[in-house]
Amino acid sequence: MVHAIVAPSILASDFANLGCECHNVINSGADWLHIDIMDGHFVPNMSLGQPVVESLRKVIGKYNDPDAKLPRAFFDCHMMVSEPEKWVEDFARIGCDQFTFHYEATKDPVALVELIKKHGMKAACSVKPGTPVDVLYDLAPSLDMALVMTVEPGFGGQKFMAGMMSKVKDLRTRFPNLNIQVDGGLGKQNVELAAEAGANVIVAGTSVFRAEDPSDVIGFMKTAVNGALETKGLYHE
Ligand SMILES: O=C(CO)[C@@H](O)[C@H](O)COP(=O)(O)O
Repeated sequence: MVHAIVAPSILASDFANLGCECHNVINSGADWLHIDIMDGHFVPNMSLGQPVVESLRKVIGKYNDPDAKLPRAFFDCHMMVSEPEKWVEDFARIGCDQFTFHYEATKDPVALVELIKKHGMKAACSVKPGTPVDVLYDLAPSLDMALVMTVEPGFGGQKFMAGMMSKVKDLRTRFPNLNIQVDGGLGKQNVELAAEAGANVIVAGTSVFRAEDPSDVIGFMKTAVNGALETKGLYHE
């Protein structure tokens, strides 16, 4: 059983004011922060690395720490990097809660999931638009989340690929209790499509960080996702 989770992608934030920007979306209802790590090799762009994530963790409490005096959030780190294995230890140390690697970036996804869990993080696996979803079937029972990319990874602000919804539907039918994330080009105009397909974790960069009222966008997304889950009999808080 799953529920709506909205994860604003900090790639669309004003990096000069990153801490304040993140506090603002958390106070507007964001559950997770989606942190895009790009190495300029797996994808044709660079974003930020562990020093920035470590600094951010100092101003954002752990999601499961009831005593935290700071706004709290789950750090959902999307590793768009070659050789993701190399970064598991570091990201665990700096406070990453979930480590999402790309299926296309590793030779041994099973071993990588084990390594991520051994380091106390949740494990997730992502597929690019050109990768068939069936590569995830065997792995899914050991995953905390599957990520179906709805743009080519590398840049924010791209157009949502509605054709990816067949992958989401397929996964939701096979794995009713799995967190299924969609990422790229999502906003109020297409979140219902993703929700109907069965996605419950919505990454939204531009549509949240550049919104006049982020709480309106986040609230709309949660209502759409939870409504669709209820219709399918899958909603659970
Ligand atoms: O991983 C990526 C891009 O590679 C995404 O997380 C984008 O950053 C989402 O941004 P918007 O499309 O919502 O602006």
